[in-house]
Formats: sequence, C-alpha cells, structure tokens
Amino acid sequence: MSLRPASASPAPSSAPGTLSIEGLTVAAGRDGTGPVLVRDLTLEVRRGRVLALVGASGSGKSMTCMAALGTLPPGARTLSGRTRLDGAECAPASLRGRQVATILQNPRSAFNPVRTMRDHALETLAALGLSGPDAEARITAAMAEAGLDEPARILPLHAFEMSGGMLQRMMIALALLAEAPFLFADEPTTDLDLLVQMRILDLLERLVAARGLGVLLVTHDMGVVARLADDVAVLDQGRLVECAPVEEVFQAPRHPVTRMLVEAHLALYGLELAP
Ligand SMILES: Nc1ncnc2c1ncn2[C@@H]1O[C@H](COP(=O)(O)OP(=O)(O)OP(=O)(O)O)[C@@H](O)[C@H]1O
Repeated sequence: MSLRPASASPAPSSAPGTLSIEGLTVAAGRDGTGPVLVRDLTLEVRRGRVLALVGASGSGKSMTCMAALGTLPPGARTLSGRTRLDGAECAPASLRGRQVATILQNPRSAFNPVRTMRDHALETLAALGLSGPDAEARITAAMAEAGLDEPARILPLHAFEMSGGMLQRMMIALALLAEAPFLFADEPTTDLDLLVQMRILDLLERLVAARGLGVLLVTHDMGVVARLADDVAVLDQGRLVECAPVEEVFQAPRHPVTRMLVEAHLALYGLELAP
C-alpha cells in the first residue's frame, strides 16, 4: 500500500484558502419532511490538500456535494447548514464555477451529445464571463494542462467520438478554465479502466501541487484514497463518523465502518489490519 506523500504548494494569497461546510442537514422530500439523508455534517476543504469523502453506497456523499453547491435534486432539501470561504458565509450557488469546479463519475453523460468540445469550452467561458479574444488560447492552455495536447483535433469532436479517459480529461480542462481554487470530484475514475484511472489520478495529483487546488474527492475506492488523499472523512448513514489524516485511517481506523472499508481494501492484497 502506498500512501501519498504530504503535499502541497501554498495557496496564492488572493484566493480563499479554506472552504467549510458547517452543520449541513439534508432531508428527502421536496419540503424536507422525508428521511434525513445527511445529518449535521461539518467538513473543511483546504487548498493544496485532498479530502476524501468515503462511505458505503447511499451514505450521503453525493448529497453532501450537491447541497454544498446548491444543486440538490428536487427530491431533497437542505434543512440547515452554512458554507464559508475563509470564514465568510456565502450562498452555495455562488460557489459553483468560480470557486468550486466539479468533475463527475460519468463524463459522457455530462456532455451534450450534439455539441462539440469547442462549444462546451466556449459555453463554460461565457458562463463565467470570460469569453473574449483570448478564449481560444485559454482553452488550449487548459487542455494542455489536462493532458490533451492536440486541441485542433479534439475541439471539433463530439462526446461519442472520444474515449472515456479523453472525456474525463476534457471535463478537467473545463474545470480548469474557471480557475476555481476548489474542485469537487465525485467518483472521477470509477468508469475508467485501470491504466486510465492511474493517469487521471496522476493528473489530479499534479494539479493539486501545481495550482494548490483544494479537492473534495468522493469515492468508495480505498485504493484511490490511499493514492491521492491527505485526509479522509467517513460517512455512515449521513453522519460523519471519522475524519483523520489518511495514514491514521489506514493504520488505526477507529469507527467500525472505517475498519470495514480498510479491511476490504487490504484483503484485495491478501493483507490484514494489525490487531
Ligand atoms: N433524487 C433523490 N431524491 C431523494 N433522495 C435521494 C435522491 N437521490 C438519492 N437519494 C437518497 O439519498 C441518500 C444518499 O444518497 P447519495 O447519492 O448521496 O449517496 P452516496 O453515498 O453518494 O452513494 P453512492 O456511492 O452510491 O453514489 C440515499 O439514501 C439515496 O437513496
């Protein structure tokens, strides 16, 4: 098992250094009268660090990200909670794009099938008020940073003409266009084959170091956690049950759910937790 060495480059002084989610409670139902899906959750994402949000399927990981950005589906509602940038409260919807970029599990479904990559990139810049004479140069630079070196070939393509790995890189390039200090990555490698997974994780690691991005990484894959995370937050039925540096989580998990996740991961390599 290899754990990631400590990162990180310091945040530029102008951008916020921490994004906090405080006392977040989300319940099902349009009016929030259904079962509680996330309960009184507090997390802090820091620039230059990767916080992995782990837990069983249905434990509330995606709901947490969506509530923090004001993108909950109609079937769920935030009952309480605040988001803050460096301590200053801000509306979740105001974080999207400019402060927090997002990448998702299935990049193919995130792209409009009838629009080209150039259309998507120009749309992203327009939404951020960044279209201008340097738009093409910005797009090419973001693509190069995401490992897409042939913009002239790729920009006219539609999603169906590209591999999953290329699409995930393009999604990362679109996220970089916003120059947001934080990135929410919800299962960013789950649908990719192992080699492509490894390359995307390498890319994310480089971006954290080079840009001082603060990443909230949603995953159920403890291999990805070991590879990329600095800190780990464990959810169980919507509650935060453990939050600790990654080494501590792998070496001495405290909560039964954390133990189970670590044991299942170690078992893949024929290893066991030390008693
Ligand atoms: N659109 C929705 N409306 C209401 N409840 C939902 C909706 N989508 C999911 N849920 C419920 O919210 C709870 C948390 O789901 P969430 O998607 O956040 O879990 P998760 O930890 O991200 O799971 P996974 O790893 O499977 O993606 C689950 O009980 C789920 O059934």
